[in-house]
Amino acid sequence: MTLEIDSVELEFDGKKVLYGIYIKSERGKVTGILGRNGCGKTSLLRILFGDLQPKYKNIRSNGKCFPGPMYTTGKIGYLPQYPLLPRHSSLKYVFGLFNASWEQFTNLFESFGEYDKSRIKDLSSGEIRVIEAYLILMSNKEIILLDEPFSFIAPIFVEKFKALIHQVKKKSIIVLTDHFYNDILDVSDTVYLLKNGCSKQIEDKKELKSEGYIN
Ligand SMILES: Nc1ncnc2c1ncn2[C@@H]1O[C@H](COP(=O)(O)OP(=O)(O)OP(=O)(O)O)[C@@H](O)[C@H]1O
Repeated sequence: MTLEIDSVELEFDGKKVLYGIYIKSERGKVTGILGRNGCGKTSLLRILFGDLQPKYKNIRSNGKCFPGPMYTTGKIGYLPQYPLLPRHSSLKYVFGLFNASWEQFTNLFESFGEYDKSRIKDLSSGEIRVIEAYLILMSNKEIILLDEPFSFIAPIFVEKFKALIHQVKKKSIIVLTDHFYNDILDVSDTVYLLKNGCSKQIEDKKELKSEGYIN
């Protein structure tokens, strides 16, 4: 299964944000997106998800054009940057909502076992982020988009997520972005850098340097 996007034209208030984009993602390979603040990473994920409509875009799934919003298919999961879960709901309730196993989760993230009877509002923002990222990643969707899954998360949990991503990529297309570029390079099979409205496939850290993304 493949997912491709090109011919994107996105502008806000007359300012062109994205216009030279080609991204190809496929099952079995994680696609990482890097870029400076404001270069359009979130916008690109939202265009793929379908809740941001640019002037033009061409999205193809398995080579076939997909003009409508992808989220209407129910086959795509999206971890946004903003909080996703209702604060007053119990953890058990949200796990039920996502059809996820609380036992499986606490087997992997043992320290969460004490939150057996807690509500979302009882957790720290980082702990909530762990739960949100887990629920989207394990949602069994054909396509999974993750916007900054590693931010706000302790290194020990980041390593667990990287192992999970490695498993999930066997059955889902995964596209993710983060400012933790070492983690993105580590977990991704294909990396694109967004710069000046365009995407460029990146082979290694050296190229990130020559593109001025890192020092
Ligand atoms: N709803 C909006 N209205 C106006 N401008 C917007 C809107 N959403 C995004 N932008 C602008 O579009 C550009 C790209 O924003 P986007 O959030 O996609 O960047 P990003 O690469 O995800 O940034 P960051 O790494 O800081 O999260 C920015 O200049 C931003 O100010």
